Amino acid sequence: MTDNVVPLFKAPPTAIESTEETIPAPTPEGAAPVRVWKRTGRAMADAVTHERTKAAGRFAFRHTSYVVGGTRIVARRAWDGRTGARYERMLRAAEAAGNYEAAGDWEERLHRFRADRHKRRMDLLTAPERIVKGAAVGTAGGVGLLIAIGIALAVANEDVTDVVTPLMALVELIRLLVVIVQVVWGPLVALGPWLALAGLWAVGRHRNAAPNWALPASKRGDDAGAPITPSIVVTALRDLGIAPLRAAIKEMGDAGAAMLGPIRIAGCGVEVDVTLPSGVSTDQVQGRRRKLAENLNRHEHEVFITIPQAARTVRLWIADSGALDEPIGPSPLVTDPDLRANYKTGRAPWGQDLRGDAAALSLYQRHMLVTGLSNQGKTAAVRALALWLALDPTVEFRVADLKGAGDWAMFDGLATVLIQGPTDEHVIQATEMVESGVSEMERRLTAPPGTTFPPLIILVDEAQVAFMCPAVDEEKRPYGGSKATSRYFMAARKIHNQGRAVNVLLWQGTQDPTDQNLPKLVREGAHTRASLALGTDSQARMALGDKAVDGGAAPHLLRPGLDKGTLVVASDGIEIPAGQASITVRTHYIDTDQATEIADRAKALRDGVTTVHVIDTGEPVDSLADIASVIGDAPRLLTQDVLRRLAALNADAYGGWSFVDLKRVLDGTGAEPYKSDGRMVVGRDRIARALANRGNEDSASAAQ
Ligand SMILES: Nc1ncnc2c1ncn2[C@@H]1O[C@H](COP(=O)(O)OP(=O)(O)OP(=O)(O)O)[C@@H](O)[C@H]1O
Repeated sequence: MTDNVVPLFKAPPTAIESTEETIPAPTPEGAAPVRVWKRTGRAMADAVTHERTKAAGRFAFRHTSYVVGGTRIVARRAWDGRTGARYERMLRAAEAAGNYEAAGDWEERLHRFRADRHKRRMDLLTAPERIVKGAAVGTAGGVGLLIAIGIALAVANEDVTDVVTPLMALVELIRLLVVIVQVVWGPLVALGPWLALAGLWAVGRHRNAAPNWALPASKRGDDAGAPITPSIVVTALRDLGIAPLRAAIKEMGDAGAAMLGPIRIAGCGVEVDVTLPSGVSTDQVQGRRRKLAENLNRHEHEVFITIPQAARTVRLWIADSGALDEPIGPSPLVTDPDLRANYKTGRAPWGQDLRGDAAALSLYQRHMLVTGLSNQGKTAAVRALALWLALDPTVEFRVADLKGAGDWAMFDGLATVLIQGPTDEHVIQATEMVESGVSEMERRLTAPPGTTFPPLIILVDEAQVAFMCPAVDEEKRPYGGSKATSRYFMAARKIHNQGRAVNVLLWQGTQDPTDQNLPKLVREGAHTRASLALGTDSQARMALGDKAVDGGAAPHLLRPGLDKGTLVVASDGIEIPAGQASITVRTHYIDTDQATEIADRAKALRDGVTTVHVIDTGEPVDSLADIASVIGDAPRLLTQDVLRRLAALNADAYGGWSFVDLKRVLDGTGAEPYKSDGRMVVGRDRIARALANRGNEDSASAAQ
């Protein structure tokens, strides 16, 4: 092409340009090219981590493990069979468990085994000589016998060659056997190891002798509902993190299950007693409840650890997975309209224990305290008991509900007093209601011996409101608090101290206990103490007492919101398994509508009760006239007798009176108490004079 020709197309690429072309073009996204080794690595990683590869790997590992595990098991069995290892293991286990009686037993067996083995070995020394002798005698005898048979045959057949016929038949048989062995030997030698391997594999497979992760899903031990077996319990205990327990269980080896009693079915779970090795205390195991539960593939609330009577023993109750979340059936109070109660001999059908057995509580002569966090079913639990007892028409109720949301409204027309509301005014009324119980109690205490008293239940729900009430009366005595002058506290204590014997009983429901809203002396005064879910261990101790909590009671481990209506109960009114200090009860839930129906049935059993809604304390009383009337004809009366008779005359007005009140009323009247024979008395004539003087003053003031 000449220079004056203008090319219409772009010149073809030069050699330099063509070399640039060999460099791979950038990817459309502009990402750097991936190296071959990297791509291969990724592909390999993908292949290795692929689910199918993993499954194949697990399969191969599992079956190899079966063979290895099977070999170990067979070797161990053989070793155990030939040596005293088994006896030694059991001996160590018994020693580690502190069971010295069993240890002695195993030692004796071991000794016997060794003596027998020694004898067998001694016998073995003389065995070759005996075998040779035996073989010689046997051979000679056998040949002789065959020749004898041959002679008989020869005589019978009249053929002398028949003498050796049986001998020759034997020789022929031996030759045949040799031929058979020669034929079979080759394949046998080739197949033998494989058959042995298959045998070992079968043993390993049967015992699942492979790591958990390599086992098929159906045989893995990690499914939550797995049944509880001795080996699961022993492994769970071993892995609790208690060093001496771990060491002892390791020492015991396979014989670890010797620590366990039989695993019994108990309601919706199983129960097993564990005798701990020496050096391990029961509270160490109790302190690790969550870990134990997790080791057993359960939730914490599904495992209960209590201390039975036997020394160094813990009792584990392990729920079937999820069983505790199933509701229990309705209350017999709801299902049986003909149910009746008997205060003295009956038991309130409250619910079920964890074993699924009916839990019934005797209310006879027992003060009660039911505690729990808010909204866990406290009112429902106390109300269920009250409703049952209301079916005994001899029982009188005086009820103060210091929440006042209508939970106790159905007791209108059933209780003789019903106070409902949370204000200080309601607390004042509730306090006076409890004090009226004290007066009634004191009246009963002075009654002639042998008098029977109908049960009087003084029931205060949300009693913490009373203890926290800041109101004070006109004498500056506080209604709340826990001082010696606190009116609610002192009245509650008085009933706790003396009410039981005369059937004046105090039932209290309280929320979220603290030392302030539930004073120690009031907590300790109740015979039946029950607690729903609580926040802390120290609250559990307040609710149920140290003894119950030390014995395994753990309301603080119930799940707020989930275990509504489940109570831990410490009482001699309920059947508690021997050695335990408390029992867990899942109560039947009776809702407000059902409660109203039951209350109506209870009302129908009574003649009609007029319920006082407010205790009227404003009614004017003529103290001087009342004192004159209680003195009667006696020239003088001891002040304490005056007080007692006044309380009997009008419990509401004078029930809480002390000597100070009496003195206050008589001061300035000229009839003040005075000493006679060293004791304070009130004189009849002086009182009469004071009354007359008062009459004169009144008429004088009227005349003016
Ligand atoms: N036995 C039970 N089984 C199942 N659920 C229950 C049971 N008892 C109570 N509940 C549920 O708990 C709720 C609260 O019950 P309740 O009013 O008795 O609690 P509480 O502890 O008295 O509450 P608060 O202290 O706040 O007054 C009920 O509405 C009910 O749903």
